[in-house]
Amino acid sequence: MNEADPRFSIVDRIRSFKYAFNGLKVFFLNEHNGRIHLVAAVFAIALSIYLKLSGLEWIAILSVISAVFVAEIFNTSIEKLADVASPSHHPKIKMVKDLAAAAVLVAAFFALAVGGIIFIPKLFF
Ligand SMILES: Nc1ncnc2c1ncn2[C@@H]1O[C@H](COP(=O)(O)OP(=O)(O)OP(=O)(O)O)[C@@H](O)[C@H]1O
Repeated sequence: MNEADPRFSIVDRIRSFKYAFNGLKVFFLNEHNGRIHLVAAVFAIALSIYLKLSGLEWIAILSVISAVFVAEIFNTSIEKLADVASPSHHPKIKMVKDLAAAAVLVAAFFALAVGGIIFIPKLFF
């Protein structure tokens, strides 16, 4: 698309969606971490349905699931970019990749915490 073109184009918008859905396809089909997160998300949603969560509990669970997916998709994207920018070992690339991985770790940690707070009392007490 021409960046200077101010006209709204429904065709361009649809094309953007197509690229974004292709990104999701790549993430879930090619990336092991994508599949692991998908399985975990399906499990958490199934458990939430089974335990009949309240509206606010659903919002908390869906928010942390989405945070993990977003972090992992950005992490994967940054890894691919870094591999092209610097195929050989580089200390800055190590820092960039480790930071991106840290984002996933933080999101996953808080997802586990929120899941624990919501599910453990309903399952065991
Ligand atoms: N080009 C590089 N230069 C410096 N360090 C690198 C480089 N590539 C990878 N590393 C180091 O190795 C770690 C793992 O990198 P890699 O790209 O294999 O990610 P990964 O987490 O193993 O990938 P995946 O998420 O696909 O399992 C990085 O976090 C970084 O510390």
